[in-house]
Amino acid sequence: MEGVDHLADERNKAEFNVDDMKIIWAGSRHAFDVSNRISRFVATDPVFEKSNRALMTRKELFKNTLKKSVYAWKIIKELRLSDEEGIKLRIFMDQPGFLDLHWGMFVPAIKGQGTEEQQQKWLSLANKMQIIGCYAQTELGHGSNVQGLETTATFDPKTDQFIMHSPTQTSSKWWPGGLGKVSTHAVVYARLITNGKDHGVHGFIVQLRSLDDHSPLPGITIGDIGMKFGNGAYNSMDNGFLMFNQFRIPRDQMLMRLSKVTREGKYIASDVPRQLVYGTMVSVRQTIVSKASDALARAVCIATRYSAVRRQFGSENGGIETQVIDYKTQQNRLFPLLASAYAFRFVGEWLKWLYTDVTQRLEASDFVTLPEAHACTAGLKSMTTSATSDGIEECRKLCGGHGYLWCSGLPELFAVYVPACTYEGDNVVLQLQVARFLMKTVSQLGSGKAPAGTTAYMGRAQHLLQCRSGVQKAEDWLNPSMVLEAFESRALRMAITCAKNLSKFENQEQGFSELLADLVEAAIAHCQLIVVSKFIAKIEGEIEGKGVKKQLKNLCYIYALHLLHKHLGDFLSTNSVTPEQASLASHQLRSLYSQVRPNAVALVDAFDYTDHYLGSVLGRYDGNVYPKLFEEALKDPLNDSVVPDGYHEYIRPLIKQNFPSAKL
Ligand SMILES: CCCCCCCC/C=C\CCCC(=O)SCCNC(=O)CCNC(=O)[C@H](O)C(C)(C)COP(=O)(O)OP(=O)(O)OC[C@H]1O[C@@H](n2cnc3c(N)ncnc32)[C@H](O)[C@@H]1OP(=O)(O)O
Ligand SMILES: Cc1cc2nc3c(=O)[nH]c(=O)nc-3n(C[C@H](O)[C@H](O)[C@H](O)COP(=O)(O)OP(=O)(O)OC[C@H]3O[C@@H](n4cnc5c(N)ncnc54)[C@H](O)[C@@H]3O)c2cc1C
Repeated sequence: MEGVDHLADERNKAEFNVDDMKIIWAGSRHAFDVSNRISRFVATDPVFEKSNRALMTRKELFKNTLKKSVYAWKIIKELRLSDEEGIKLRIFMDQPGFLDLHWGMFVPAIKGQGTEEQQQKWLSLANKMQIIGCYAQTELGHGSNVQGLETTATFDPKTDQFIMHSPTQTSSKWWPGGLGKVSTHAVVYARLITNGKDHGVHGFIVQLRSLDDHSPLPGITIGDIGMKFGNGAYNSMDNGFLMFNQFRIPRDQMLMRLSKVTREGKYIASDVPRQLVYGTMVSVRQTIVSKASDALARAVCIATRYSAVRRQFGSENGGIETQVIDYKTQQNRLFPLLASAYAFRFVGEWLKWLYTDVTQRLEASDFVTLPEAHACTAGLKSMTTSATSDGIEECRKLCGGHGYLWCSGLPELFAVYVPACTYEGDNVVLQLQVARFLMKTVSQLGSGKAPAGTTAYMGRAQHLLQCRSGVQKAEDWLNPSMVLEAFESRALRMAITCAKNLSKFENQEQGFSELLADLVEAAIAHCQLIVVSKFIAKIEGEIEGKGVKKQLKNLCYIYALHLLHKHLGDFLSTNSVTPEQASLASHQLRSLYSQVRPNAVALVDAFDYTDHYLGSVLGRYDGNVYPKLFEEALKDPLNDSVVPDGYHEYIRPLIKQNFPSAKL
């Protein structure tokens, strides 16, 4: 029934103030106001309609993305939206496109690696979108191994230019978003060569296309790499390839904040760490963590509302059937994902703080926290995107058969989201960076250098290696220090076991290669500890709103205890908990699920997503699922006619067995 809230009973059960939780989720009242206003603006503007995109051809989808992107930019300019509002507009537009890479990577790369002069020149053009840029690092042959890139930028002192060249097929740039059809410029990563010497990978601003007719400049071959996973989905983006044939750019287009090439061709490295050339990736990895909470929250919102609407079995004497959300199995799969969405939100907030802090320190030439910032952004990007991709797929299954329908919103969400496990660093490769950082930290224990930040717990190694968990009853698992100690001792013991096993090898690199799988496990344990500890810090801080803190506490312990359950092998093999304590944790989890159950729908309402953004018949705010599923089905082009195209050609001859005679 139109206009009826089918989830009203669920909403009435809530034991907390949803409006207060909305502020906590958004981060502040101001952030909530911006999100709320912009999401509703996008939802009501017909240009941002997106329900039809799965049926578009690639060309139509691409053109539709151009239309939306340019319209979004027009709105940003005409309404003089702030940066924050502009970012929200792009998020709620919900269609990957060139704007993401222009604002998300091209502009930050110039800001981070360009001199002030270069910033003045290029950012004034980029900020007005008089040039459109992308981030061209990955090549056909190398993505993870950035030091293995093959594109060269050779300095020619005669002309004061760099010659950009792709010496092999594998050196073709391959994947950059926005490159294929739109970008006029790129920050290109290439090996810098001066006087015959290779100085490794550096960034260069390169014009790719004419600003008059958009044709590729002579010496440049460029195009789109082709269809990707799923219908619609990430195919709105023109990921591209690019080859240079002795293409020349002026010397001042090398990004020279970190190192320089003089007019004479002398290479001058500054005294800052060379890894700052990877700075744009660190900044984007940080934003990807917050985006993980957003994507997971969308899937969980759909699965939770639908689980409350959907009924199966359990009817007695023809009475009403059981809501599937009341099955403990459904709760055991769904509520940890709900808790994870909140957990990633809070760790994302903390990571933003860490990133801002390291950026300020770098500006003051303090590089001490750079390794920790790299390890945290890499590890948390990896952990949260893997969990989110798996979580979206789990939400699809939680919605049964209807979850597989395009109009559930879940297939497209998965298809758009899953490459996050690969882009901005393959998730395994990134965890190995964390593992290196942990092994270094362990090797320095006892050297007088106390571990700090997220590895501070390693400074209590003596205690954490010997302690036995004090949990004696199920309620002890609601004690933050007992939960933290279990996670700390597990993470530390796994790291120390890896370090001990490494020390058995004469050659450390060979040992590292042999132990890769264990090292990744240790890195994940460390990252999970970070997320748990930041969630605990959140619930121990000041939280306003009726009943809000209680709900967050429940979610925090669900998050921690479900991880304990999932990785029980780690906890038991490191003696961080006993089998009896593990079973008390399962008992406590069941009790927490019962407490979350009446609040579940309200907890997803707190995400404040519009039906437009969710894009899901199953996740509709009003829960009016069945009539809308019919409406969607009837919109399918196959239903335009009752008798389908092809009937006379194929079906009728088959039924009548009236084929033209076959020839062999
Ligand atoms: C709302 C706006 C949002 C915008 C978001 C837009 C999203 C758009 C969607 C998609 C865009 C996708 C874009 C891309 O994918 S761009 C390409 C990304 N590519 C990668 O991520 C490559 C991954 N590889 C690497 O990062 C590195 O090569 C490496 C795996 C880290 C290894 O590097 P390298 O071989 O040089 O390093 P070593 O292992 O030898 O380590 C040397 C030391 O350096 C330290 N290190 C490495 N990286 C960093 C860093 N980034 N910062 C600081 N330090 C770093 C490393 O730990 C070693 O330290 P040590 O002390 O041990 O010597
Ligand atoms: C949708 C999308 C958008 C992208 N956008 C951009 C962009 O805008 N700009 C850009 O420059 N790039 C972009 N990329 C490229 C992306 O950054 C790379 O694909 C990514 O960094 C992974 O590198 P790769 O493809 O070389 O994977 P590979 O490194 O070839 O990985 C293949 C397998 O090998 C494993 N592996 C690799 N190295 C190791 C190791 N040392 N130890 C153990 N296992 C290892 C990996 O775990 C993985 O299982 C994009 C990619 C995608 C999918």
